[in-house]
Amino acid sequence: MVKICCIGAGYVGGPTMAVIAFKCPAIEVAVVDISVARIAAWNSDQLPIYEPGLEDIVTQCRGKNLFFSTEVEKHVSEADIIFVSVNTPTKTRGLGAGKAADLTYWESAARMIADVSKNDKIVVEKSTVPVKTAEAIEKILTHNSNGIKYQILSNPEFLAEGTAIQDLFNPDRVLIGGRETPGGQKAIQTLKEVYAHWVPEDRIICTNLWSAELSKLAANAFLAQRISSVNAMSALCEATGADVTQVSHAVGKDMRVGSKFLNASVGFGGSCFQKDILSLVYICECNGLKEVANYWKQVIQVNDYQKNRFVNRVVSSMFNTVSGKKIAILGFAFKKDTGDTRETPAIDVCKGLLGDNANLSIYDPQVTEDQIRKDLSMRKFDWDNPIHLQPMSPTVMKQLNVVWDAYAATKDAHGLCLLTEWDEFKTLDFKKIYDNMQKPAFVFDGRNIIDEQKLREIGFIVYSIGKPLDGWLKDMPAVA
Ligand SMILES: NC(=O)c1ccc[n+]([C@@H]2O[C@H](COP(=O)([O-])OP(=O)(O)OC[C@H]3O[C@@H](n4cnc5c(N)ncnc54)[C@H](O)[C@@H]3O)[C@@H](O)[C@H]2O)c1
Ligand SMILES: O=c1ccn([C@@H]2O[C@H](COP(=O)(O)OP(=O)(O)O[C@H]3O[C@H](CO)[C@@H](O)[C@H](O)[C@H]3O)[C@@H](O)[C@H]2O)c(=O)[nH]1
Repeated sequence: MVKICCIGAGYVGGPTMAVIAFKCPAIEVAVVDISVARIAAWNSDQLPIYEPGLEDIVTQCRGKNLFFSTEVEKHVSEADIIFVSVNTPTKTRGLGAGKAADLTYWESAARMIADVSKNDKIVVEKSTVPVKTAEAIEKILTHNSNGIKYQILSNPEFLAEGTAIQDLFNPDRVLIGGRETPGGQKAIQTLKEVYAHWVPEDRIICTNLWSAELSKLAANAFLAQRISSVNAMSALCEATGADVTQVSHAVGKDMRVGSKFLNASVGFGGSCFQKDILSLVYICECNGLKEVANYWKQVIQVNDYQKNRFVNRVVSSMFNTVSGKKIAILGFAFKKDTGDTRETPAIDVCKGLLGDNANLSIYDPQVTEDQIRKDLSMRKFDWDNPIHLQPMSPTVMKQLNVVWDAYAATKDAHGLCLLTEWDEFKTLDFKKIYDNMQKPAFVFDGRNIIDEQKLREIGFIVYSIGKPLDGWLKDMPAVA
């Protein structure tokens, strides 16, 4: 029986390995992690991450050919194929701080593999890493090898959260990069056979190592660039009376552009886009490609601009101050169908409003109060370290109230910000909400999910990203 071990039981390691176990009953899969709490959760009825369809697969395979364990060394030493899916955060100090990927966790995993291995191994980079990382990993492994042979493969993951299981079941492509040597090609073939259990052969792309590593960073940069492009247009729409939804529909109808990923928003979030573009920028700079680095940097700058612009709209519409006013925040996760809050735009918006002394009442169907408090007190980039290294959540933050219902959040509020596109927000009883709010009552839709005309008829003053401005907002100081 082929044995697979995955180091890192996070958003990638957990779902990816669950799907491999589900699709390949003859393969034994062990997912290991240094976080005792995370492994305990994977072994319980309350999985550590919320992902539609995941629980079903895990319960079908767990204890049969899928195991979650903290016995990292044991499972690594027994495995034929080792996936490494640990955090690769942005460096917070030293050379490249604020941009470069921090490979501390990757390096410690590689050293541990070298220490405990007793037979030849295929080591697969599942984490997103800078191009050329495989070379460094190879050096660590071979310098400590005791005669054991390692083949390093790059097999980046393209799943998106909220649709992870769907994406893993039916991927646009699986990418495998390896050395162009007989040993490298054989390793590629071995991994290809795993995926071939359910992925059609023409969707499995095999490349050299560096192309695979770079393709992951490039794919995220291209996707994020589309969002920043449409968000940049949203500001111009507000200034001119154009409607960003109509513009992106018209642009996306061109088959060469395509309609996906053109939804204007309060800004993109998530653990990957910003981190991976910063890493790409750093790699370009290290290679002396200043113009290329500056091009990609703009994608992040426009995203920051979009989040700031949203906060400014809220404050300026409400008579230039939100001090002491209750503002309801509906949605805190970085997108719907996930409880993940890493780099969510809600953090920037909430911090901006708290900075102007607002009282926030927050509701998200999947995010806990503890997580929200932690997020609003954490330093930039601290979130992307293993959980046990993250700061505890502070018990007091007086301006903050986390509730378990949209109606409670909006009761007596002066304004309401929609920050995640949860389906349940589309069917709220806005008449009831309006009746229970202070007047004038404001809605700021950061996801363009509400029918602004209907809300205006109820009596709300409405701001929707990139849509023609309400008469009220037009008279307020220009902020865009
Ligand atoms: N989240 C996504 O949607 C996504 C998608 C594609 C790629 N990626 C990439 O995959 C990697 C992992 O991302 P994630 O979201 O799963 O992160 P995560 O924080 O959810 O999971 C990483 C896990 O690795 C564990 N870990 C760290 N060092 C370890 C060690 N030495 N031994 C054992 N366990 C260790 C941590 O405790 C943590 O549980 C990152 O490089 C990320 O960029 C993420
Ligand atoms: O038209 C759009 C599409 C997305 N978003 C926002 O962009 C962010 C990222 O969304 P999405 O890409 O769907 O989720 P992620 O889970 O971050 O997935 C991205 O990042 C992963 C990690 O690298 C990759 O594997 C995926 O392919 C890539 O889509 C979220 O805040 C979305 O709300 C928009 O604002 N407008």
